[in-house]
Amino acid sequence: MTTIITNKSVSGTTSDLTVKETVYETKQLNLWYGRNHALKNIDLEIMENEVTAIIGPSGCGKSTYIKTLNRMVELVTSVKTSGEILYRGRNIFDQDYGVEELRTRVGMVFQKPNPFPKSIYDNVAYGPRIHGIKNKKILDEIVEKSLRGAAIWEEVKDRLNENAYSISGGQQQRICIARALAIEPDVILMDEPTSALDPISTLKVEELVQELKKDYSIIIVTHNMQQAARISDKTAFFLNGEVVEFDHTDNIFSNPSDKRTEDYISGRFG
Ligand SMILES: Nc1ncnc2c1ncn2[C@@H]1O[C@H](COP(=O)(O)OP(=O)(O)OP(=O)(O)O)[C@@H](O)[C@H]1O
Repeated sequence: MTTIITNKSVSGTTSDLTVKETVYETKQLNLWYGRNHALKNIDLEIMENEVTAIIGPSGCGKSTYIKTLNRMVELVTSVKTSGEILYRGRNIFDQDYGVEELRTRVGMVFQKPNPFPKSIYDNVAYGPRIHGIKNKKILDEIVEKSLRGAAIWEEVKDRLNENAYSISGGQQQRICIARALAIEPDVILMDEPTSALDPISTLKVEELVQELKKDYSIIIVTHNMQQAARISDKTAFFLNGEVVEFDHTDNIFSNPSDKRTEDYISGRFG
């Protein structure tokens, strides 16, 4: 589906026309870990160039949901799913859907920074090398572009050969974001990317997410409701494996339509 958004000027004439495509459409998705029914009839539509936040109390299925989007959840042997996830119109559960191809389009950043025990340069060049790029000049360009994209180039440009563990946690997380950008993804999944970071690093990553949505679609799991309110365009509130409410973030936080959403965002549980 395509949504056309027109930004009207004060006089009422259309000044800008943005066409947004649907990136992911989840239809009646169910997921079980053995007998634990962890996701129940999830319907969600995620648009490109938006930040979509997934919020909800511990154990409600947030991480499970975003790990279905790149089929990472299948690494757990007891997992069974039903329903559909269309990525750019194709069901990723189809037998002939190439999971490798999906993962080159959909990058992921985890809760704890997880750089490889390699140099900063080799971390970022890792994905492109796997995809067969050997030319040093091209790799240099990709590494610089990705580090700039992750707003960390200036901090590490003179330390590219140092081990990625020699920098701070907040810097490591931005290296992990650069590593995700280096494969030129379409979507970036972020599973509580700032929960292990100090406030200043958190702010940097939040600013970065705002910047990145110009070029990528971002789906971010967060426990931090202020963060969801600050940085996302749309928010999905999960509870006990269900989507209680999915709406523009402003509506979720100022005028939720479901009492359970209101109770959660006002801190009555969770
Ligand atoms: N690998 C797994 N094997 C079995 N059950 C799992 C596994 N991972 C998650 N679960 C279960 O699935 C449900 C949803 O868990 P999930 O981690 O998706 O929730 P969450 O909302 O991300 O929680 P949190 O905010 O605490 O990270 C929980 O009941 C959890 O125990």
